[in-house]
Amino acid sequence: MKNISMNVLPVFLFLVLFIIVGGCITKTTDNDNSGMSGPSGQVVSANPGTLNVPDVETTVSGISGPGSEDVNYFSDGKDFPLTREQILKHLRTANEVAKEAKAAGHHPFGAVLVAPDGETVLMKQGNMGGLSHAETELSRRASLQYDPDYLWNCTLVTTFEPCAMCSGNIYWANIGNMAYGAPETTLKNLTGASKSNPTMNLPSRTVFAAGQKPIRVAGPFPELEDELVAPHRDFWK
Ligand SMILES: Nc1ccnc(=O)[nH]1
Repeated sequence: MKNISMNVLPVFLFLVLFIIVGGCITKTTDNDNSGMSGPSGQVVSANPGTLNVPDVETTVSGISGPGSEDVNYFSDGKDFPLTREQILKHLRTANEVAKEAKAAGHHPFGAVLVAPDGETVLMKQGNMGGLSHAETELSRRASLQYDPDYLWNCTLVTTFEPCAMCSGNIYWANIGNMAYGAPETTLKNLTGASKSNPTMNLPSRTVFAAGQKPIRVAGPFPELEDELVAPHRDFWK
């Protein structure tokens, strides 16, 4: 009898240990899971540092997104209110505004607001400072002067792709169409990490796609890139 209990005891102790350790591991895993859940039990991002923006191609209805290889992307096809020729003409006007801004001691950026007829230039605006980008100033002025429903049928035409701040202002001003000449990536190559203009890399289409209305975008227009880049060549040194 004594021999049997001596043989069974280690097995019994091992089983008890096994159950206790197993219970602890299960509990730790439960805690991890509850840490991943929001208050209502929704699973929250496991990596809060990741920017979670929707895929442009699948979220902007009726407008297919550009591939990085498709540098001559023109979103309109049928819907954009301006023809390619009209956009090129207004881009050249915007570039004249950019040169005037430069002559006045500001950054060489320019933008114009085009009426729904595709021809009439309602406003012109050059850059006025580090936070006073041409497109932000134009959007703010336009929203003070025009009805949002009217602005939805207008087009903001700008020399360089608007940054995230400017895209946000265009969105909140309810300007429904935007055309740009050169991409933000080209600007980033020109400015580098310039203190007065540390260019971002966040496509305006991506900013718009995170919103709730389908702002139409046309650009870039590589045939104008040299003209648009010219005022910048000697500027960001
Ligand atoms: N697209 C722009 C970039 C920086 N500044 C501006 O005024 N515009």
